[in-house]
Amino acid sequence: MKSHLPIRPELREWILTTTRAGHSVDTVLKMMQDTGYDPRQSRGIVASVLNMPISALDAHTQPSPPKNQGRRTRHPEAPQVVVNGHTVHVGLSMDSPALRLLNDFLSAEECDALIEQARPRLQRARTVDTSGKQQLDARRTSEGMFFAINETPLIQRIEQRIAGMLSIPVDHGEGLQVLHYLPGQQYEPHYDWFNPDQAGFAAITARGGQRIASLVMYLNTPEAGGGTAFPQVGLTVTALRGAAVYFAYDTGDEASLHAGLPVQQGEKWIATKWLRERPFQKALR
Ligand SMILES: O=C(O)CCC(=O)C(=O)O
Ligand SMILES: [Fe+2]
Repeated sequence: MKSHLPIRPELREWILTTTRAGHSVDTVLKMMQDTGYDPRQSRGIVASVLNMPISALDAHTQPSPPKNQGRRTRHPEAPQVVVNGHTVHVGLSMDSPALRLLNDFLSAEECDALIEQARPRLQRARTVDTSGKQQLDARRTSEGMFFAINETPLIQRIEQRIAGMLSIPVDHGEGLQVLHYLPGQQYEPHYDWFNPDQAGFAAITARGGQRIASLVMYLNTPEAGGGTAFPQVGLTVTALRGAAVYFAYDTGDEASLHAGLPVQQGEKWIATKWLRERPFQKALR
């Protein structure tokens, strides 16, 4: 079906720039649907602007998930993703677990500013217990703090970058957490998703549903140690300032087991963003 509606020049320009920047047709269609375009109409428009038959477009389009299913992140595609003028390089892609190594996710200035904004507010890091309450945990010996969503212009910029890169609204994110590890401190192997068989699962997921993906951003480069290990697949990601590791687990993938390895020398600073399948934040818009 051809679109009979005139296509606004700004929309035409946006479709061309977005696809030239490396985003897939599927992503463009999803973004249009998110801003209110009817799926059939947007397919007609995109096919016309890119001068391709609608049938060719079908090959790029994944079926939309059933309505009651929560949202999933879009895995960044190599070689790079451009979000709000910032280029993120995809340095490694893995299928199981779904994982991407993202170089240049944060600039050196952004890393330093995040550390300075977090430093005065650090407290011993906590984990979530079975009733949904935060608790001290011997498995996690670092110090940490949470930023509120949108708390500062810097936090807002980073949250928008994450949302754009992963094609998920900002309100699906938990507040950005900053963690600080000293020599000997670590985060023992764990899953970021919540176990449905665990008592308290309903309480933990009452708001926002299950976690679906994590982004761990490295704010400095420890002198030795401190990488993020994925023991099921024998992978260790080096903690390098400005880089990030993204991994998705679609409400529970055992291959996503991971650990913050002990820092051997120097210190380690990270910022973590956990994403939920449903909106976790209230009154964001
Ligand atoms: O410290 C790390 O490298 C991993 C951190 C982590 O697993 C988390 O914050 O959930
Ligand atoms: Fe984790």
